[in-house]
Amino acid sequence: MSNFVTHADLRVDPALAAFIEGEVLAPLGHDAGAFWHGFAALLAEFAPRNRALLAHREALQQQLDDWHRAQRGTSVDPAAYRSFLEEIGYLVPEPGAFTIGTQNVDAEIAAMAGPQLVVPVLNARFLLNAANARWGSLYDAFYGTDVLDAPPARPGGYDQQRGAAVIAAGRRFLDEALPLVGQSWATMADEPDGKLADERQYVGKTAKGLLFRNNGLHIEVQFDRAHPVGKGDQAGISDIVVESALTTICDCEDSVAAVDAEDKLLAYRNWLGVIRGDLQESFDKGGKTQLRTLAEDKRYTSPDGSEHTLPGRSLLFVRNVGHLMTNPAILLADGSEIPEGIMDTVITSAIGALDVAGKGRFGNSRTGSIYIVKPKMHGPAECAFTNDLFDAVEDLLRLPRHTIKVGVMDEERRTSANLGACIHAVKDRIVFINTGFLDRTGDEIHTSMQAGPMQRKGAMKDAPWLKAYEARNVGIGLRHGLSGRAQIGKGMWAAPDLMGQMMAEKIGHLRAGANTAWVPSPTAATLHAIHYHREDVFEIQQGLGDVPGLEDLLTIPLATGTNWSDEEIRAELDNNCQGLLGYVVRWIDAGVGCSKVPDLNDVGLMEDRATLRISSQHIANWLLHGVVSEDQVMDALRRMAAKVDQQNAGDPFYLPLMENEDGPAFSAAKDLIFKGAEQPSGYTEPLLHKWRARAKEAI
Ligand SMILES: CC(=O)SCCNC(=O)CCNC(=O)[C@H](O)C(C)(C)COP(=O)(O)OP(=O)(O)OC[C@H]1O[C@@H](n2cnc3c(N)ncnc32)[C@H](O)[C@@H]1OP(=O)(O)O
Ligand SMILES: O=CC(=O)O
Ligand SMILES: [Mg+2]
Repeated sequence: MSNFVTHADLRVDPALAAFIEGEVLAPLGHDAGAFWHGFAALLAEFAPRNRALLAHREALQQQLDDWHRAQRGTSVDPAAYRSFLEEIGYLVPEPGAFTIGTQNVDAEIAAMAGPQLVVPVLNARFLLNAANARWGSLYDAFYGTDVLDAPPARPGGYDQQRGAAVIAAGRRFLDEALPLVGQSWATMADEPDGKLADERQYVGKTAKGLLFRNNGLHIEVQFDRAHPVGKGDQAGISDIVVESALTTICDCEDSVAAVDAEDKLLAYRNWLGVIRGDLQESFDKGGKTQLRTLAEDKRYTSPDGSEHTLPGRSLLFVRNVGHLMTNPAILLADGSEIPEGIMDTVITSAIGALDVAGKGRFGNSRTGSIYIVKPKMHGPAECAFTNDLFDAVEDLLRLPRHTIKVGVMDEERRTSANLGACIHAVKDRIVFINTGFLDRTGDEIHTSMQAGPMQRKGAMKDAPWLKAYEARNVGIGLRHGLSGRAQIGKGMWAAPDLMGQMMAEKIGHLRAGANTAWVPSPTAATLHAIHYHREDVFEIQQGLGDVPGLEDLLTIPLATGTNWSDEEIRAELDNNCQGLLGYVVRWIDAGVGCSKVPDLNDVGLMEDRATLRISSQHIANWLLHGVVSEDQVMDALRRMAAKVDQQNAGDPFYLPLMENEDGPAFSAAKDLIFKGAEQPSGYTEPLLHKWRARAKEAI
């Protein structure tokens, strides 16, 4: 404790304090003393409120647990269940008719439809790549993934055969998005000469080719007969570059491992780097050192000869953590840790204020807004707390009211069930609702943990609650006027290598009325952008029908029987343990918060804290209800540990799980399962943080 510095009555990690004062407050021209006093006063008001909200969560969960225990052996009566939820205040009355009033929202959010990329903020190399993912090469995305119905690229240099398939697919895309009159892009021998079916699609000339727009998204067709691809192309097309990640979420939450001041400082420093515009990272790739910086804007000359630019970078959000965790980077007067969500809001907003003040090299928001994603809120009172907190932070930073916008993750059951009231609580600053179905599935299991054994994980995809949740989110968003003002977003494609499948399925998000949906990588953003050329989401939104009621949403996904075969139970358990261990070992030992973990069929799946919440809660639920025994779980963990060790054999820094059963990683995995039923809302953070802190101490 002696190495903290004291400001007002807060004890602050010295490196964090120096960062805030020197790199954030000084360029803003803010007085450090006033800031710390204001911050301390804000905490005096909001930390107790935060704690009370968490206590309320626990009280409701206790009532739910008791109710379900009392009902055991009978099937849940929907009417009685709903009355009970109303009685305990889990369900609150929906507000009357209202429309959100958010102002000063950038077009990428309010008026455009396109992919949303998420990136772990701690990884500067990825973060820069993500910010630059506004534009992506369609040729690269086609060449390197499984989207084409053609043999994969042969290793060892450019594969002409694969290249031909890529070029053909590129032409098909152009014919679809930018049809020509009486001609195909495939038969064109040179640049098109004004024969677009809709000539308004032509935007102008860039340094490398021609710029078009379809459904609000740009497409640059590059021509270069000296380029290795262009020289073999009959029209000299060297690439098709598409506008891809309109927005990117720089994630301080599900995809990072940040447990102390050192980690948080890196997160804030990286966020500052992209806001200030000077973040850079050099790394070795393919034996060559590369320096990555933020991309410049794209210049073009319009047909009337005037010069213009388009943003070269994605519009950035920052995802703060939720209300649950505390962090030792700053201690309150009583020695307790600061609520991490409050710390994130204050510091990421202060950094965002540099953008509002025009201090960044490029600028993020052109409308003077700071975009914060707030995850894991349970119900309207927690949203109202966020709204009040954002007001207080605006006052602290002397920002105009509602400068700080909020994206609400609809990823907890109490938020889905009271979504209209949640939106109402933040109605003048809301810029998105998004179905974070992964956390939402974890919360579905935890909320009804005591009700009985849950169906298998795979079956959840077709569960009535999930379908109602997705449809209600869009319907309620539209009802309150989000279309044209804010995003209605859908969840993550968690299979980064299955791009062919993504192309077949993720168009469903647009057809359901979402004007954005999450992708795990820039390549996925480029491919998913194609969907927005195929469908006009704003038109789809006009034609959507009624909003489903609460009945299906509140249907608990209990197994209809537990007479699964031994093989089925083993497969379920193995699958959960494999994903859990593969993720946890990297979180705890290496501090990596988002990993591609091979499943039992060696398909790499994106695992993060939300997917971990599902697998740990699912095993905990089956344990609680005797579907599996502790011995079976331990057996599965040991067998899967051997597999995970094998999968990581090529990593020289990897500590094998099998030789370290008492080590922090294996211990965390066991705790997540065996203590899973008692974790707050089934969250994984408390145990992950505890064991990561131990692992860091041991380094
Ligand atoms: C439930 C939720 O909350 S979902 C939201 C949280 N999830 C995320 O944020 C997912 C983010 N995605 C990722 O972290 C990664 O894509 C992973 C972990 C899934 C896979 O990572 P890897 O195995 O390293 O990917 P892979 O080897 O296929 O590709 C790496 C390349 O893609 C780039 N890349 C991959 N994902 C991203 C990303 N999200 N943003 C920017 N670049 C990315 C990397 O920069 C790298 O390129 P480079 O060598 O030129 O720097
Ligand atoms: O944060 C996203 C989710 O699915 O959880
Ligand atoms: Mg989540």
